[in-house]
Amino acid sequence: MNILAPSILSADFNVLGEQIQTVAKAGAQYIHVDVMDGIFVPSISYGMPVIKSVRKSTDAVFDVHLMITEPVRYIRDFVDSGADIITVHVEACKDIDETIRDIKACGVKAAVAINPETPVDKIMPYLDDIDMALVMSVHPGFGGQKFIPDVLDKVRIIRSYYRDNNMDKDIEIDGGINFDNLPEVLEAGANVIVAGSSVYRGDAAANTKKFLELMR
Ligand SMILES: O=C(CO)[C@@H](O)[C@H](O)COP(=O)(O)O
Repeated sequence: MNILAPSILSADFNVLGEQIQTVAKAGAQYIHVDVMDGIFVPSISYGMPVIKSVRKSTDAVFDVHLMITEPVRYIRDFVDSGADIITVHVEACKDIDETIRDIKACGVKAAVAINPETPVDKIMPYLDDIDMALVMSVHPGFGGQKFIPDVLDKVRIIRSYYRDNNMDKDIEIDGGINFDNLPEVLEAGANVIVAGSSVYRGDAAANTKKFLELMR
């Protein structure tokens, strides 16, 4: 199943709850929440109190993407704030196995992300254990960047691995996705589409519906 995950990083924070409701009512299944610590990535975004507050605005799945160093320190806090899926970066964890175990022990889905410059081999050992692989298609840290098409090879390799092993798992792609590059992204095998600026720039409800239409 194809899933749209609008990234709130590009939303209007002054009316964040309403912005989330707009895309959820238009059919977005996930709400993508980018947490940045200013260390793993150059920028700082928002954390637990904001997530806890906007959690009340919708029943949609909260897909929390932790761009933070050693996220294992905060798994329980993000689950208590309302995360349904927690993604950690392969580049940010000393012990990925332990981090995945901790996420699952909290009763939520576990995902692992890789940055554009990280070789796909770094995520392969964890594919069996995780619920979703996230392939970054921009350098993490900011919304509105240009899509890096080379990362589609990683999506193809991961999708082949899942197909060859009869695993119907999710592959999420994040960064620079728009109406023009969406077809090649789906064709490569990604099925969870994160889109920030392409959703929230202009009419968020109409953009959400257009994405979902193209993803059918
Ligand atoms: O994690 C990130 C950026 O670090 C992304 O989730 C972006 O927020 C997606 O926004 P667009 O590239 O679609 O504007």
